[in-house]
Amino acid sequence: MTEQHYSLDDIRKNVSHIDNEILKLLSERRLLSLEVAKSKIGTAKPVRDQAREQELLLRLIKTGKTQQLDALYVTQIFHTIIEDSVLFQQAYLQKLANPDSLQPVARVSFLGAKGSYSHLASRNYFSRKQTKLVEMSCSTFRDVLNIVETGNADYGVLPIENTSSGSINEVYDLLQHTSLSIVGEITQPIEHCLLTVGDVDVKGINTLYSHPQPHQQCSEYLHSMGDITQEYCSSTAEAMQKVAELNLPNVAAIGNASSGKLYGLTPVKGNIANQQENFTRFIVVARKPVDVTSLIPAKSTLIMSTAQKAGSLVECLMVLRNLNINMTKLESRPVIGNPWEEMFYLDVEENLKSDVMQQALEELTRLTRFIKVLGCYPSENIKPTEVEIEE
Ligand SMILES: C=C(O[C@@H]1C=C(C(=O)O)C=C[C@H]1O)C(=O)O
Repeated sequence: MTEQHYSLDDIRKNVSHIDNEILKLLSERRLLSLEVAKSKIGTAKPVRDQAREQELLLRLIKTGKTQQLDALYVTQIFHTIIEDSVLFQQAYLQKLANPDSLQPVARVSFLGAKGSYSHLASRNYFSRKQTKLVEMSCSTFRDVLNIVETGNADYGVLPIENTSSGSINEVYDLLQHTSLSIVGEITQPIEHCLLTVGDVDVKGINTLYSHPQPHQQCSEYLHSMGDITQEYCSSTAEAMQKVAELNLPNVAAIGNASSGKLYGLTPVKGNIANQQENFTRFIVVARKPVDVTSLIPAKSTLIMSTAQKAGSLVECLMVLRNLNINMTKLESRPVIGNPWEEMFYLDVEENLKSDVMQQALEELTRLTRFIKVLGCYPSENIKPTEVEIEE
């Protein structure tokens, strides 16, 4: 019997057909997850059900094995699918809980021009929110807030902490005085590269443009480059623009590879951050606070200043401990104009409306000189459900 040979074109047509079928099925699955969300409203069941995820993953790994698909591959694909399903349900339920909040068109302000990390985070945050974005670039964090405060934008997206360089103090300080509320958060992977005009030799680079944050996050690699001049810009996007304009082989920008493409730049060296896992958490602010449905995990952010006596902060933290409230972040910042006085910022994994949180606020109000809730928002950090993969 002669073996039938197909042309490359024919084979690719078949692959494309299968890819389209996969997309159709993914879209159908997404719609089913909406039905699941609706049924959960009736039964008041939380969106996330890790026992169900565990059972589903184990079954798929087993079935995949019978079709020569390895366990890690199946697990990775379904972690992504489940994450989308959970976030899609959360976005749907949040929209129901806050009918006036998300308009069909939302004006969002962020730092930097197209391609800045804040711009990427803004797009990611709104990607499941079924709203059209009007993107408004700003050149300072102060402007990002101002434009929302004055009603010229609906949302502002601001970086708050990075896994390599830590807290972004300027943003914390601005939050002390804003009238805006935190309504959301998103964690964005930050993949820094050296970007140049054309494929130049890294050894010839002696001038680097970027925002101070990436300079800090890549300090170890920059140190290994020897004698280089570091030039600061107001955003990574401005740095990329500048490098493209200069058009010189000895000059590079630090930025994201896909954003570099927007400016015609080539990535000549990737993975240059001090920590391989480099992420930035961004907050989303708006003029009106949002309600978080009890079906999804919520976070609340508070600021407070304690009495200046021994043990004041400990007393406050004991309130959280006694009510079993998990604190995910504690930051302190000086109060401008009051030397040696500190303002504390706390993130807790609790819904503002919950009984324990209301009790905590009552007790904290008694123990502090000043306390303010900056916002309560859905936690969008979906940790994948782990499964034991047998060999
Ligand atoms: C769709 C559901 O909601 C969530 C998403 C799941 C999924 O996408 O398979 C599974 C469990 C839940 O965490 C569900 O509960 O069935």
